[in-house]
Amino acid sequence: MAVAELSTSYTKTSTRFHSSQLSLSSSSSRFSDHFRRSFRPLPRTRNATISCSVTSDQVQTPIPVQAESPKGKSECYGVFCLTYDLKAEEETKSWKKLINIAVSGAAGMISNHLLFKLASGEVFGPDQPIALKLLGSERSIQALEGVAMELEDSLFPLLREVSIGIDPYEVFQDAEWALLIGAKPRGPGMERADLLDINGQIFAEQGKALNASASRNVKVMVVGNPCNTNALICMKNAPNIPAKNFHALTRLDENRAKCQLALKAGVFYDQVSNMTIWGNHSTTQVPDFLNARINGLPVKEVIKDHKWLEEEFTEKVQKRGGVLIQKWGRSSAASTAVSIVDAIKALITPTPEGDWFSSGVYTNGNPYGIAEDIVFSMPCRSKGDGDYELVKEVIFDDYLLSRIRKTEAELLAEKRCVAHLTGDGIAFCDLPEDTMLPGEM
Ligand SMILES: NC(=O)C1=CN([C@@H]2O[C@H](COP(=O)(O)OP(=O)(O)OC[C@H]3O[C@@H](n4cnc5c(N)ncnc54)[C@H](OP(=O)(O)O)[C@@H]3O)[C@@H](O)[C@H]2O)C=CC1
Ligand SMILES: O=C([O-])CC(=O)C(=O)O
Repeated sequence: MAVAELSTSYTKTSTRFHSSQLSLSSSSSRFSDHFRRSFRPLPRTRNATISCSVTSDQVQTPIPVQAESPKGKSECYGVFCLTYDLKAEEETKSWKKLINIAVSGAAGMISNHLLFKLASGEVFGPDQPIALKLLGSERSIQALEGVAMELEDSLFPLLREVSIGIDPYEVFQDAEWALLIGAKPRGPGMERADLLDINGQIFAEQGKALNASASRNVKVMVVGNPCNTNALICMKNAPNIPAKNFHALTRLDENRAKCQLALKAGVFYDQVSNMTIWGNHSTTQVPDFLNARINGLPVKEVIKDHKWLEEEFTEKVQKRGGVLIQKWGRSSAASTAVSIVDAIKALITPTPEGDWFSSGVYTNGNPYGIAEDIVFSMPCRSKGDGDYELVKEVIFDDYLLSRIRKTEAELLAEKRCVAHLTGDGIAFCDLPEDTMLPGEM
């Protein structure tokens, strides 16, 4: 069947990039580069793959064959339409089993940094092949093709498969990680209640899709704002996935807090540990300087200016995103991507002895007396198995408790506001006046 003929029935709803089901049978990765470059991208085809056998000293002409796409609706694109006869090569024998990583908002700014970190091996390691499953929308599908083309041109050996689509049920199929970044930004004059509703609808749908299609143990990292409540909505719509698997990203706030403490103390930031962000990823978040440490010592013993800690430090961290937007005219995409990497690594590597990390997690039997049934940032530790435990040995004082109560009240109000999306009855929106994202000022 002629490739040109097939290309006419191409649809954009789901395009699967079979880069490297291509596990190349050559004996060197340099050969794989040569091989990929030896073929011009083919026209888009429908339900067709090109297969060929390759040896290290011989490259055969690809033979188009009719092949059932693995998921029925998937489409291949360009060079990724080539399927190779894969004989395990020496180098790939030690590679782990491929993992599926789904990313929403994949044509957005944060993803533009994150995807290349994922594909390079920086996140999951140099022996971990990955498949990227990119979720976009009608409005972004062209851009998403552009993203996929850049991934092609980067020749990442560990990137074995890329697919793009606009249907979350399809894109989330078998996902073991779901990085949910896409969300509508709050526009001028838009009420926060409206934002909660619009983005809540997105996360309710994506929760249902994860429930239906993803791996039963998928780890879900919600980045799109308001991320705590979006994570709660997503989780409530995915009853078959453990609630413990849902995270709202507060690692950026943790990193920002560490940076400010290091700056004040005049130490390098790797000397700051045990940094908890409590509560909401908003301007009520609580960067906890009571339990944090600098060079192993309590922060308050190193930084004697306690007024600075309570006032300037706290506000600086809470509003860092907004100051950055004012300076640059856009939000912090690069450092957010870095913090997503940190947040994933925190779950897949054992937490250093005595330390912990922050993540927005479901309050189900928490030891701190925080209201149950919300997604609240708290101190966590991991054995490196993708799971986490809450840290017990933290102390509280009146200042910390009063701040925690404020961010807790905000999250409870947000929850009431989205009751129609969590199955908790009729929504009632009484958000505190000053409720703001870190980027809003
Ligand atoms: N938790 C955290 O620490 C941080 C969170 N964020 C949040 O991350 C999210 C993404 O940020 P960023 O990548 O910079 O944003 P971008 O605007 O670059 O990308 C956002 C993506 O969201 C998708 N989207 C979904 N629904 C809509 C909609 N109704 N209107 C417009 N776009 C929509 C779009 O993709 P598509 O069309 O494909 O759906 C778009 O590409 C934001 O919600 C932001 O507030 C940002 C920084 C830190
Ligand atoms: O408000 C935003 O979109 C940006 C944000 O979350 C942050 O910088 O922390």
